Amino acid sequence: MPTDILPVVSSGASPGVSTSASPSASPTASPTASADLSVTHLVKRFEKFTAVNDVSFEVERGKFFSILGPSGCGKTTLLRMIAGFESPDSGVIAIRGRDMAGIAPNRRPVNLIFQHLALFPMMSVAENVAFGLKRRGMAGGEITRRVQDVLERVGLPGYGGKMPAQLSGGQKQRVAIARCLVLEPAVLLLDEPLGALDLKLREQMKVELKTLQAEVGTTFVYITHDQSEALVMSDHVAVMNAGRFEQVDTPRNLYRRPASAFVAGFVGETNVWSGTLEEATGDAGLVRTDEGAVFRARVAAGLARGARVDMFIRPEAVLIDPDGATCVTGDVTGNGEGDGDVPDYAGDAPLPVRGPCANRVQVQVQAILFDGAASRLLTHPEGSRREVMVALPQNRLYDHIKPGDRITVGWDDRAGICFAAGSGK
Ligand SMILES: Nc1ncnc2c1ncn2[C@@H]1O[C@H](COP(=O)(O)OP(=O)(O)OP(=O)(O)O)[C@@H](O)[C@H]1O
Repeated sequence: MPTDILPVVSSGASPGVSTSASPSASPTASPTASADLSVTHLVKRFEKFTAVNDVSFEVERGKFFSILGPSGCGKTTLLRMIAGFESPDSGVIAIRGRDMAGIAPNRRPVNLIFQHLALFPMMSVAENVAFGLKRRGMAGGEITRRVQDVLERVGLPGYGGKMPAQLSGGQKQRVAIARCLVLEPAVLLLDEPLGALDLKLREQMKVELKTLQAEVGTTFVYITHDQSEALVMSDHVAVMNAGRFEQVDTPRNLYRRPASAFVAGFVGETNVWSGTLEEATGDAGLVRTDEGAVFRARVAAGLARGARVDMFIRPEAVLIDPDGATCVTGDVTGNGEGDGDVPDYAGDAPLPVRGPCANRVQVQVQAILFDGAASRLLTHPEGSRREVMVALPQNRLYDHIKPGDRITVGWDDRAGICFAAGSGK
């Protein structure tokens, strides 16, 4: 169990959601001492519509925490409540242990960065950064010292005299962050700050923001609908759907061990097969797809023989020519490099071993979707119109494959995971 972010999903949780509630899930429990932000049973309604529905979580000091979810799921409403721009209908928001109820936005130890950075165009970089300190009535000498210091921390030493128009998009982003950091907030809230940047700059800024956060050590709470941003930058990610948190976990665990069909479908690319569970023993099952193929897969808790299921399998787990390849079997939950919270392999499960793929199927190649390292084969299983995406490694081994070819693909019995049919919608 992570100590820095508690995957608290309370009574209102969706079916299939991780329910590893921590003691601090109780509204009366005090937040973890090292938590910069603690949110407990937060609810926000707009008339009859519930935008944020019983959300609880904690973020430990110095962590990068993201809230990932589709448009309209309630991310901005949640962030605005933390910043103090919206009042919750119920629930508690505490920052560094202090209840924020009734505290005005400008008195909260948080700062909010929007997609549109709103730097003052007629002010220099230094004047922009100094703005908040001046309003606080700080002495000029101290302001100059702090502005210089923060510009160094964000990698812009000597930029104080420049005007915003003279800066690149990435540099403007860093000035916006410096303008907040100079006020020494406990928590920096970021509302899709990379959304307005072009793709290349966004890719670059993902890495920069992660590095910057690690250097300055301020707690970041970042909202986005872009899974790549959330996965690349965050220590922990909450996946939000229709006002609720479906899962709070490390990026690796979200990807490898989704707790719900929604998470399995929303995080990463995936193939979905509909079928019926023919056997279920513990978390291992046998699925008969609607086309009549039989596959071994992991099974979410609570599913019994005869249940209608959706089986999720990632394109990169599907191997071309499984006779020439081998599958890794066993449950890999983390590699111990910074996850810190999970052992390398789940519980007492044996170490993963290489062996023949348990599942295999003949497919016909419909198209080659070339996209460099993300290249895919679009295939149909024999006798079926179902689309199955298969990763196409660019290692020259598969250069001979062309549309119309019939090939065998296969995957490990633990690579697919089944949830109740339709539960991801
Ligand atoms: N002031 C308001 N009055 C009524 N409904 C609102 C209000 N603010 C938000 N909503 C509704 O609450 C839901 C959640 O909105 P919110 O902006 O929090 O979503 P979001 O996840 O941030 O979406 P996006 O990524 O598109 O910004 C939406 O259905 C929205 O229409």
